Amino acid sequence: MLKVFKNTEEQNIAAAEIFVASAKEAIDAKGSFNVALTGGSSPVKFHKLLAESPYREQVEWEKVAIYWGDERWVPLDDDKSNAKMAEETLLSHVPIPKDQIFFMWAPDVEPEDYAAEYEQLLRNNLGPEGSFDLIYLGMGDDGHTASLFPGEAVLGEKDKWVDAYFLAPQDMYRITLTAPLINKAKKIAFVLYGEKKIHALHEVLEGAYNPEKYPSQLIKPVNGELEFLVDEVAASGLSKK
Ligand SMILES: O=C(O)[C@H](O)[C@@H](O)[C@H](O)[C@H](O)COP(=O)(O)O
Repeated sequence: MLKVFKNTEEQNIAAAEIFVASAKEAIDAKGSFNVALTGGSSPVKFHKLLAESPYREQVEWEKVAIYWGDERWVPLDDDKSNAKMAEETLLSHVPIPKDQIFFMWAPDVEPEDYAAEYEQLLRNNLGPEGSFDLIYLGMGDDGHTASLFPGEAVLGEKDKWVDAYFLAPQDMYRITLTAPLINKAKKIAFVLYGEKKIHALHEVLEGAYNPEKYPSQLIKPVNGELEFLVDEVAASGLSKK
């Protein structure tokens, strides 16, 4: 479902409210909440909202488990790290037990090997159905999401839940949940705003189906809910709102 907000303040409140509502639903149902965060800059504001009143008090943080949709293969103290951004904007401000934060990077291991380790962790923690309670996603200006980039072999991955590969255009390794795993989630929330997203959002939602070029089109939950939380600027290229 597409939700268009007249400004990013309202959009980020909605993104924070999704976290609170999904956490309550999952914890009431099974005593735990498994959420995958996105990297990039778009989640910064709603992370900070979650770390403050009134949202902070509404989450049973001790029952929350944090994962990532993707990560740049850099140390946790590197400014490019999605984990570093999440630590600074949210995780260091809320009482999540440290052993319930599952970083998608580790020292002294090859990314491909760690992808297999992370997949096993997910199979242990999420169960055979592999269903996250909530996954946040951003959308690149080119229509990528997580580390599912245009033209990359990972777009065709049907079996693995986690994959890692060298992303030549960025001269770095990436590790990412695959589309089949993301699509098992109970709820998926894209969060994007601003004029740089106008073209990609139009192509992803209204263009021809071409996931090799616009990988965000691969995101179609099997049974769960898909929401696009966007501001009016990013939505300004859409014919239907
Ligand atoms: O590791 C990453 O870069 C992200 O996970 C990536 O998929 C991001 O969500 C998009 O590139 C959008 O980034 P912005 O939010 O900065 O536009």
